Amino acid sequence: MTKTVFITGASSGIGQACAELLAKEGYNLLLCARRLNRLEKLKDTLLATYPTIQIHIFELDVRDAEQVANQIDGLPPEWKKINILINNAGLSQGLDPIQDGDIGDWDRMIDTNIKGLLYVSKAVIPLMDTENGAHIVNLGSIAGKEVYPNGNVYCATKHAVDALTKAMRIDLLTQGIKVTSIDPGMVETEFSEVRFHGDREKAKNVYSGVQPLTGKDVAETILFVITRPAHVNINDLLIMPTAQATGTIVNRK
Ligand SMILES: NC(=O)C1=CN([C@@H]2O[C@H](COP(=O)(O)OP(=O)(O)OC[C@H]3O[C@@H](n4cnc5c(N)ncnc54)[C@H](OP(=O)(O)O)[C@@H]3O)[C@@H](O)[C@H]2O)C=CC1
Ligand SMILES: CC(=O)[C@H](N)C(=O)O
Repeated sequence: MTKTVFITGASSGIGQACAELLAKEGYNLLLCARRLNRLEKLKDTLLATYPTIQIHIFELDVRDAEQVANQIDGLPPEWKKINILINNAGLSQGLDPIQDGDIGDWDRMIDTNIKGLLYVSKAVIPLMDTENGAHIVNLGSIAGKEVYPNGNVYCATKHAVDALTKAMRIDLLTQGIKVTSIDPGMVETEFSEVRFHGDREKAKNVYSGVQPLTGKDVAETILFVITRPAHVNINDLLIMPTAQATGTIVNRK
C-alpha cells in the first residue's frame, strides 16, 4: 500500500528536502505552504522524475485557524487518508534580548510554531489511517531542549513543541498513532534569512567556518524514523552538525 505523507512548509528547506526524499521513496505527497508558486515548481519537478506517485498541493497559512480547517476539510476524498503528518512549518524572527524584542516577531513565532502546529494537527488527526500505520513527526529544535542567549521566544515556542509532542503521545496512545520529535541543531536553509528579516549577509555568517546540516540530512533522519517496524517508535531525536556542541557552542575553522 502506498502511504500518504502530509508535509507543512514544503516550499523550502527541511520540508522541501522531505518532499524530495519521500517522493524518491515512493510516498504520495500532500504539500502545503504560503508560496504556492514554489510548490507548483516542486510538484512538476518531482512528477517528472517519479511519475508513479501522486502529489496534491495547496496554499496554506498555518496561522489561520479557519483556513486550516476549511482547506483540510475540503481536500478531495482520495486525499483524506493520511499516514504521516510532518509538522514542519515554522520560523524564527529576530535574535534580540527580550527587553528589545519586537512584538510582531513574537506573535509570528508563537502563531506559526505553536498555534499553527495545533491547528493542523487537530484537522489532520481525524483523517489519519490508523489501520495502516499513522505517525506524526513534529519539527522541534535544539532550541526546544535548551535556551540560548537572545533565543528567548523562539526557544519558548520549541519548548512548547516538545511539550505538545509528549502530550500528543499520551493523548493518541490508544489510537496507535506514533508521535516523534525531530530536534535539529544548525541546518542551512532559509531559516537564518527569515530570522534576520531577509539580511542575507547576516544569515550567511551563521554558517561561516562550519559545516551545518542540510535539509537532506534531516529528511534522511525522518525517513529512518517513519520506517521503523510497527511496534517501534522513536520518541525524540536530537541531530546536530559534528561541529556543534550546544545551541551556541560551535567549532568554527
Ligand atoms: N534551520 C535550522 O537550523 C532549524 C530549523 N528547525 C525547524 O525546522 C522547520 C523548518 O525550517 P527550515 O526548513 O529550516 O526553514 P525554511 O525557512 O527554509 O522553511 C520554513 C518553511 O515553513 C513554511 N512556513 C513558514 N511560515 C508558515 C506559515 N505561516 N504557514 C505555512 N507555512 C509556513 C515556509 O513556507 P512559506 O514561507 O512558503 O509559507 C517554509 O516552507 C521549522 O519548524 C524550524 O523551526 C529546527 C531546528 C533547526
Ligand atoms: C541553534 C540552532 O542550532 C538552531 N538552528 C537555532 O537557531 O535555534
